[in-house]
Amino acid sequence: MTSAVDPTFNLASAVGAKPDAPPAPAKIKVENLQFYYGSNHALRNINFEVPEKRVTAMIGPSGCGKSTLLRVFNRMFDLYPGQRAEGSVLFDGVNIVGKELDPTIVRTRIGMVFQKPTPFPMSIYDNIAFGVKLHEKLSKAQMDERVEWCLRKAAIWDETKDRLHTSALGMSGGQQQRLCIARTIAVKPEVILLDEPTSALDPISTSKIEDLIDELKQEFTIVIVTHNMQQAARCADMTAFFYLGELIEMAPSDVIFTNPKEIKTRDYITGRFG
Ligand SMILES: Nc1ncnc2c1ncn2[C@@H]1O[C@H](COP(=O)(O)OP(=O)(O)OP(=O)(O)O)[C@@H](O)[C@H]1O
Repeated sequence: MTSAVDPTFNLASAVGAKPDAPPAPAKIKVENLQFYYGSNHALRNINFEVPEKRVTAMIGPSGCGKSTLLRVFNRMFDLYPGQRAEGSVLFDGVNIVGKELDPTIVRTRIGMVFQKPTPFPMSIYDNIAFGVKLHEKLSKAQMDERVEWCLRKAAIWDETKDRLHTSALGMSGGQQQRLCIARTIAVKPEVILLDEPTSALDPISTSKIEDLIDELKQEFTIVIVTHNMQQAARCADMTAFFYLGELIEMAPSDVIFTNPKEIKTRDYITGRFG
C-alpha cells in the first residue's frame, strides 16, 4: 500500500496548482448513514454530499471505513448476509439503500473500479461487450461503436485498436486498469467509484490514470478512495477525511491540505498518525 505521506512532496503546492472548481449540485446525498458488519458498527452517522461532475476523494487511515462507504454506494453489501446499512443515500433524490430499489439498476448507474485490475479472461473487445450485453441489445455495428467510444474515453484506444480480439490478460497492469475503467464507462454510468485504482501501478501508469480522472469528470461524477494524499491533492475537487468510522471533515481539497479545521485532519495529513 502507498505510504500516506511523502515528506519530499509539498501538498500545498500541488493543490495550489489546481484552479478552484465552482460549486456543483449534489449527485449523492448521504444522510445519517450507519453501516454494520454483524455487530461491528463500521460507519457512524455519516452525512455529506458528493457534488455532480466533480472528483471527491475519501482519505483516512486503514480501517476507517472508506471502502465500506464505496461498497454502500453501489449496494455491494447486498451480496453478503449480515451486512446492513441504515439511514439514506440519496442518488438523484432516490434512496439507494432502500430495499425497494433493484441493486442491479444501482450498479449500472454507479460503476466501480477496484484496486487490482481485474479484466475477464477474454478478448479486450469482449471485456467491454460482456457487460453491455447484460443491459442492452446492440447490433454488431453499434457494439463496435460502443467499444471504440469507451476505449477512447479511457484513453486506451490507440494502444488497443489493433489488438481488440486478443486476450486482455496480455496487457500491462496500467493498460488493464484503463480497460477496467473503459468497461465501467461502457454501460454509461453517471457515477464512477474508484477504490485505490492506482495502488498496484507504477508512477507512469498512475499519472495516466490521474490525467484520465481529470478528463472523465467532464461527464461523470467521480469518487476515489486513496491512501495517496498527493493523489487526492492533485485529482480531487473535494476531500473527505474519515477516522474510526466517522467523517471528521469534508472541504475543498485546497482547504483540507493547507488549512483543515480539525486537529485530527491536520495530524493525519502531516503524517503524525496513520
Ligand atoms: N467483511 C468484513 N467483515 C467484518 N468487518 C469488516 C469487513 N470489511 C471491513 N470490515 C471492518 O470495517 C471497518 C472499515 O473497513 P474498511 O475496509 O471500509 O476500511 P478502509 O478505510 O477502506 O481501510 P483500508 O484503507 O485498509 O482499505 C474496519 O474496522 C474493518 O475491520
